[in-house]
Amino acid sequence: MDSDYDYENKVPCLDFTKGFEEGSEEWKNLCQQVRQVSEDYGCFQVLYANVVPPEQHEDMFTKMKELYDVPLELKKMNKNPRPYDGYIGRTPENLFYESMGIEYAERSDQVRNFTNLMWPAGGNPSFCESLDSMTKKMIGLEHLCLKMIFDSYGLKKYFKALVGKDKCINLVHLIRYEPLPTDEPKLGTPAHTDKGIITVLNTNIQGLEVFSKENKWIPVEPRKDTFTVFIGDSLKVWSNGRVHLSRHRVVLKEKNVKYTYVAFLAPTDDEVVEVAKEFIDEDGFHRYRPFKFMDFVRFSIADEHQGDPLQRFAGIVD
Ligand SMILES: O=C(O)CCC(=O)C(=O)O
Ligand SMILES: [Fe+2]
Repeated sequence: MDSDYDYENKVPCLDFTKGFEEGSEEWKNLCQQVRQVSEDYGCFQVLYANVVPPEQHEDMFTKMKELYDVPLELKKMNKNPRPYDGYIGRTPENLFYESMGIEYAERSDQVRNFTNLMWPAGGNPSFCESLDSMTKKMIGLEHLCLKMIFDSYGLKKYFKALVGKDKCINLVHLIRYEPLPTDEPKLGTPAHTDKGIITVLNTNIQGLEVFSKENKWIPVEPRKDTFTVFIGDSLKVWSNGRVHLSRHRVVLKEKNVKYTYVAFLAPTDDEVVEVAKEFIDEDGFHRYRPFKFMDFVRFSIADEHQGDPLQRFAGIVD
């Protein structure tokens, strides 16, 4: 990344394609860069074509089309009591958005169960294989970014403490946006921040925008050699506000179908999200009170449009 990066108009892009060993000079350098963009920006792109080549992204978008071609009755079988994580169909409030979700997505049997539900006559082995491979690579990238952030603060021990078994859940959403009927742009996903720890996604056409510190909406360029990474609210709490949260939204501008696949790493429902003691200064100042993750998610569902649900839910005023 250039040091004179044009922060005002572009989301920063980091290069992960050069081989680097954990602990090497290149690793340490990259850890500092990941920390810098996390603190300054809360959103960045990662060149990752050595792990996920453009053809694999291409294949995933093709597979998503196949998925959304299944009959509506089958899509509705993708049920989940967690808000957002089952099938969401188009509604009068949002005529353009549809999503399906898979939880515990790191498990191949979960991906297979989802595939068998959508294609009850024999499943769809090729879809299953594509989704399973992509999911594992996205989770791998989430873990890599987190390790780098923790390492940059000299707090590697938090990787296991935060991301350990039973503390976190991997969720995958497969989103489809309806093509625009006219030239008039439409909101596909309203402005929000991701509530979990970290998010990794890719999308096939333009529309994703992030809100900059200069109060401008900046487009995220859709690319088949990168992933886009967002820092989540839970990581902001952990760092006592050190990392930045990037509000983002989708504004549809094209008469083409937009597909997005997203991996979210989030605390489990009852996990307590709290500030790490290493980020608390001598005055003992916590910017946020501890809370159960799902209580915050439920609060923010009603409150998101106000702008900063985290501050209103858990913020402590000095
Ligand atoms: O569809 C996109 O490009 C972004 C989706 C998103 O931000 C989300 O699902 O949290
Ligand atoms: Fe998001």
